[in-house]
Amino acid sequence: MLQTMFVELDLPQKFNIPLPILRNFLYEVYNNYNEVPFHNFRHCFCVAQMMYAIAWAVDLPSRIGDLEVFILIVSCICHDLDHPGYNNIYQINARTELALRYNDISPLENHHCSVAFRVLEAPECNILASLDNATYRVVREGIIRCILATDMARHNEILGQFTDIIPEFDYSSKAHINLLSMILIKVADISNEARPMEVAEPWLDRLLQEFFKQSDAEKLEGLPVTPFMDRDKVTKPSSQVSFIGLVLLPLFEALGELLPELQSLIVQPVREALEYYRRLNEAAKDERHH
Ligand SMILES: COc1ccc(NC(=O)[C@H](C)Nc2nc3c(cnn3-c3ccccc3C)c(=O)[nH]2)cc1
Ligand SMILES: [Zn+2]
Repeated sequence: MLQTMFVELDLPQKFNIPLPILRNFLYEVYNNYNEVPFHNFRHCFCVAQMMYAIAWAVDLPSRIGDLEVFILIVSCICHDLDHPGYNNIYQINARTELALRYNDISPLENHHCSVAFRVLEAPECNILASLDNATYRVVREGIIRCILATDMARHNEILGQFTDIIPEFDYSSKAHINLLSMILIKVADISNEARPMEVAEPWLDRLLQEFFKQSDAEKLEGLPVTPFMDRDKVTKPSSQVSFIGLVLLPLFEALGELLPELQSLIVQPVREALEYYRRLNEAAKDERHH
């Protein structure tokens, strides 16, 4: 299916990628995701599929060019490679090998990106082999920029810069296009709640499974416990109401302001998800008072 996305977007032709190389690359990527509850291969597939849907809905190639769309699709597929199921806060507090190697600077995202280019080093997986040097440099810089942008610690920084430029967005400005690409991969990365509830709910359960495994480890190792991961504190409706209300909706509305075609595709569903969790939250509160 991932291959179909590439073929549908006509990327193998445009960047003359032989299909066997594309298949080897996708298989090698699949092999480098771990069997963790949330950050597994299926998550990267969902993120790539959402990016693909957005690309079609807004005719992204005609707005930002084929190369930038290629960078986005490859970045989505690789963006959580070899994720251990324990986030940056844990890596830094537990002083893990990754935190040491990357000096606490987005350790996971740096690792995901490094693993991606290690996979691409293998000639039988190198889908960038046919690019000339100048184009390769643009693609490498783009993939690094997009994968590093998925660190949620940078959420406000990136969203703030983007909302500042929306009023006079300039599609001929590389800086503006770069920022739009970072917002697009961020949107695709945390977009589960834009999907039908019967699809979104299981993803939230798997995410909380992963978070609870981390907070259990933090308690065992005497590390600070991340508040929104503590099974004794967090309930699904309350954490989703604040996540969707404070993080997801502002991000989606900003993108929807620049690309109105996305209003009905992903912004409206997120508003409905927020209403759904608000009602659940109210119901839960009523229960407690009786
Ligand atoms: C600013 O950094 C943050 C902010 C919020 C959160 N997560 C949450 O508040 C809770 C657990 N909810 C949540 N978190 C989600 C969702 C989708 N992706 N996602 C997620 C997964 C891994 C890392 C970060 C996030 C936001 C979702 O639907 N809900 C995690 C990191
Ligand atoms: Zn992700």
